[in-house]
Amino acid sequence: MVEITFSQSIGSVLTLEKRAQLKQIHEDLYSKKGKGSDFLGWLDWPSTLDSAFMEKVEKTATQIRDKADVLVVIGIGGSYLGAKAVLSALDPYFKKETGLEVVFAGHQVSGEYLKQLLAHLDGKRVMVNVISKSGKTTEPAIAFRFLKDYMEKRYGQEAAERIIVTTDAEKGALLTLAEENGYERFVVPADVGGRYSVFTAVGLVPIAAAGYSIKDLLAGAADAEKVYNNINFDENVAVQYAAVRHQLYVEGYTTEVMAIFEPKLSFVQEWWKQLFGESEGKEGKGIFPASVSFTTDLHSMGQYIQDGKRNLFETFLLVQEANEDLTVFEAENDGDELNYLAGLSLQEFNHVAHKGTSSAHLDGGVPQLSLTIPKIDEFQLGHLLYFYMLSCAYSAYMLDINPFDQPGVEDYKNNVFKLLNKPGF
Ligand SMILES: O=P(O)(O)OC[C@H]1O[C@](O)(CO)[C@@H](O)[C@@H]1O
Repeated sequence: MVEITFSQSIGSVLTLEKRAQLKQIHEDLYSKKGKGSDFLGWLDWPSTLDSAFMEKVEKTATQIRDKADVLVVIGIGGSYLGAKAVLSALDPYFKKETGLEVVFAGHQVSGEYLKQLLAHLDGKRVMVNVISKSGKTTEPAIAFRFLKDYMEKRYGQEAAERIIVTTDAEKGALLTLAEENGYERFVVPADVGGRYSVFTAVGLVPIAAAGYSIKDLLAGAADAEKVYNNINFDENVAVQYAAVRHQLYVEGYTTEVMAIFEPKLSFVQEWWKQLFGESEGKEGKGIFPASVSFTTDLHSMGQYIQDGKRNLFETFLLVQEANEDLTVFEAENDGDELNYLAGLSLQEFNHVAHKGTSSAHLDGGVPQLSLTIPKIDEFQLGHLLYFYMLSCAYSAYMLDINPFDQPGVEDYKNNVFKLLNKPGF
């Protein structure tokens, strides 16, 4: 469950007019009549998943763990960030001694990274999951060219049994490669866009392979699906989040800074930035999604947030209970002058830091929201990610924007293709 607070009152945002608009959006969304509604496959996905699909994912995950020390997950954008966000949130900070290592490739084009990654694979048993809905995105395609070559040289014919492809059911160069080579395949549903695909095989295969409970993740998402399909907006936190940020946008607050106090959530921030940035940033409209990690960034970006241009609002993503914690102990010699903190846990310190930061930034003219989740586990993450996806759809519809396309990203691609003399450009 996500709890929300707003520096003003939520009631003041949910005016009669706003409620009428939100009701219309609710109807359009659930009857699939709004803009881009052929991309609403994610909306009831968690509650309608069939058990055969789950069994296939679990079986593949077990095979990966049996056959590999390292899984290389190739993808970019929505074909990368969902799994990365969940794994970063659940993984321990420091490398596990045993168990599958999941590494990512194709999310940038660094020769140095790829070369070092290939070197890192030597001596370890490797499997590859290449993910691309379109099957033709350049960055993952380049990475896969190198990884495919590496796997074939190293494993010969067996390479085909160590490569798993997640792509569209009907089209794309990756599908052709998969068919030609007999790779195991998972489908990215045609009606689910990349940034809404974390609960499909795109996210589930790497997350399950890493040993996390995709059942719990999906149970969290299904819980959110049920809880937020609610026309009573006084109870519906996902709609409230969309309504508040829209209100702030109308008032001129055009940048949302998502602030965390738990660094494990930094890739949830990256996932959220793609979700909201690609969904809303169109037709000269949209809130710019930015992120900071506190208290680290209080010693850098904190200055700007406190005192810079007043077009930003801040959304804290807070975790009530830490999975592990330490308590400051009393030192015999109070040389560091910290004995006044004795008995305080570091999580409690962060809660206090949040309060202090929040009131300082409020004084500095930064409106504030906070979203609190009880703890970080598969269930809560599933719930949170679905919460954001639904909220994002409401938010984009409030701007009268199609949340599910991304026409703007083609421009840079076309320019690069022209510069590289790609045939047809
Ligand atoms: O899964 P694909 O087709 O490789 O796309 C990856 C990402 O690239 C984008 O299309 C942007 O270029 C995103 O919307 C998408 O998540």
